[in-house]
Amino acid sequence: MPFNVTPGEESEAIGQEAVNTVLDSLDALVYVSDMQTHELIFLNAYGRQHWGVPNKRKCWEVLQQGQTGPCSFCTNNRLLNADGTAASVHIWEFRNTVTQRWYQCRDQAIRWPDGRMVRIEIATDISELKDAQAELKAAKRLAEELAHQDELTGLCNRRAFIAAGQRAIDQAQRLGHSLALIVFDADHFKSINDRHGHAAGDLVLQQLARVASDQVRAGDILARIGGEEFALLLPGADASAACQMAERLRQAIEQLSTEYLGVSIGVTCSFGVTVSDNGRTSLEQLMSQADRAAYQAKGLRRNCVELLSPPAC
Ligand SMILES: Nc1nc2c(ncn2[C@@H]2O[C@H](COP(=O)(O)OP(=O)(O)OP(=O)(O)O)[C@@H](O)[C@H]2O)c(=O)[nH]1
Repeated sequence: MPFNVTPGEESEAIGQEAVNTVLDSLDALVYVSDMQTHELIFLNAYGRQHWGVPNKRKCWEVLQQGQTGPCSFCTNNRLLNADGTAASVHIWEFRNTVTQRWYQCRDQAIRWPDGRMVRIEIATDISELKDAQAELKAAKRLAEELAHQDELTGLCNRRAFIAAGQRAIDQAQRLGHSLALIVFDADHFKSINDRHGHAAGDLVLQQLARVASDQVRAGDILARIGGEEFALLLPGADASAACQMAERLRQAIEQLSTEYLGVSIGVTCSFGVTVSDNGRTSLEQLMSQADRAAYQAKGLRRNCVELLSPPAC
């Protein structure tokens, strides 16, 4: 023991060293800054390793990038009560502008040994957790999309069509608007598969979906509701507008030629159209009536449009 150090002072020095050892061995940022001047008065080894030595600089100069003054997100005002006493701990998440990593920060106002109020922050790197959360969110979004999307064509699937159709019917009913449904079914599709193979059939269905998508307006609901069966719901359309749309689709599909292994494959569709003048017909009734109309079109000559009014309700 040096002559000029009393036993009390020696144990205090050892205590300080022990505290520093603990703080420097933490796998977390610990810093203390003056709440008035923002001077960074303590930074543990983790902090020095990632942000450098404070050298009497302010917290915003050391710990953030591009700051010319205190940070807009500084938490100091949350840490003190109106009477200047320490409020409760504030926990928040932040992506640091220097390391670009995410931290969970635990901020608290404490009284420093010299009497001034300081902020102590303990921040742990939660970047992996954030990445995992983002991946989970993306996977959930994809799963939700896939649950509503037809895998082959990217159109809405039957489930999504029914949900969207029900919403459209509710709205038409509320507003007393008309609403039309077109159901169309590829003609002699089995023979396309038989002649050219299932993969060629898949390609034809994809092209057919693309051509139909090109024709529809925003707000219309196009879906693949079965193997080679599609549906198009037209909110606000009357019988004449729906038949015109069906005819336009029929012609566009008739002109479609799918190239597969050097062979051009043509396809046509039979169209069934039905309309609810006031939105009071149920989706089920509309679908069954449009199916019936499409069936009639098949029975006639295929590659044509048939209109059937729904039963009066
Ligand atoms: N390639 C392919 N074929 C499919 C798919 N879904 C259904 N099909 C085929 O579509 C064909 C439908 O046959 P049918 O119901 O007899 O109807 P069609 O041959 O189109 O005859 P019509 O409807 O009477 O004009 C079947 O051969 C199914 O295997 C699919 O996702 N891909």
